[in-house]
Amino acid sequence: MSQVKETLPQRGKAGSTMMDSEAHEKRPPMLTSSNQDLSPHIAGVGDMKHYLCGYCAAFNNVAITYPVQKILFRQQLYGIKTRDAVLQLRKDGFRNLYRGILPPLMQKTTTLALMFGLYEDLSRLLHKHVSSAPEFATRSVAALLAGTTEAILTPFERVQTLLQDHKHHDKFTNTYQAFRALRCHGIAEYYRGMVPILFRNGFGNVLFFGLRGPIKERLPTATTYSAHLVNDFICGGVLGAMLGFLSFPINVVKARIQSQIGGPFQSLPMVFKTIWIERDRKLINLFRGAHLNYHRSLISWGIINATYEFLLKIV
Ligand SMILES: NC(=O)c1ccc[n+]([C@@H]2O[C@H](COP(=O)([O-])OP(=O)(O)OC[C@H]3O[C@@H](n4cnc5c(N)ncnc54)[C@H](O)[C@@H]3O)[C@@H](O)[C@H]2O)c1
Repeated sequence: MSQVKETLPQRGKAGSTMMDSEAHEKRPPMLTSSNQDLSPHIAGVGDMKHYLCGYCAAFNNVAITYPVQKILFRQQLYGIKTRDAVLQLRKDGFRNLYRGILPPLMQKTTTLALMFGLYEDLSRLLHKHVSSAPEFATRSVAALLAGTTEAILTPFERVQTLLQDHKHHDKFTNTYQAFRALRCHGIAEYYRGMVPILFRNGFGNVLFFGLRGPIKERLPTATTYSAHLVNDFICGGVLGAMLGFLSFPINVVKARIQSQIGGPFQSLPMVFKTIWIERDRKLINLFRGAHLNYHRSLISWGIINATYEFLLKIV
């Protein structure tokens, strides 16, 4: 069977800009008032394809990696070993394995659509209206604002935490009941744990979009779709693993804050101090599950980045 060689039009090295998605090169340049062609990646605010590609990339990721995420959640919350977390889930039974997947499917698809789409739109708007500022600065602010906007969907992550915690298995059996159970505590209860999420999202976005381009430039030049897919998986996976590890303590605190229903709202430093003392002031106890999170984030963000970049090329 003849091997049809799928080759992309020859492209230069990926651009040195922070967001070096090859799809930008396809965009027509936009003339500004000074009639200077702006680089192709800042044309057309409101291009919905970045939102759509981010949405599909997230759906693909959650559907594949949810069971792994649940194991590491139990480790974060109870400070137990992977083996014990797996035994806990086996005891819960297979029908409970995907319990709690609806909130992350609804949340991650929306947050990643916002993350990629808003990053694109805000970068263009900021570059257009603050043209004197260096592109690095406008893109970092765009990444930060996109991450902050994602935090609007904290209630979904909050409810997912409650559904994943076997301590609440007897209180509600599905997402709808979990949302209803919080209603009597007021709207603020749905946003319990928002502060660590704001820090995590902003920090993660700035580094992810800031380092994607430089990392991809150091990989072998891709000339086929499959080579681009591999490079994009490696690029996203390396960043996902690194950022997942760095933000792990924030998620440990977030899980503890969000596993509580009602009662006083404790500050991030106060909850961290409580956990630190409980875990004998040992980093190894604080990072219980970090190795699994490292691998899950590597796979998750490899899938997300490769799916996103691939879809951008065909949409
Ligand atoms: N971690 C990174 O590599 C990275 C990269 C770019 C941006 N960010 C920013 O951080 C935010 C969180 O990123 P993240 O989701 O990788 O962080 P994360 O791995 O810390 O997960 C955050 C929460 O999302 C849910 N979740 C994540 N993956 C899941 C899965 N496969 N199945 C079910 N639930 C899942 C869980 O509730 C988890 O506690 C992003 O929305 C973005 O704003 C992070």
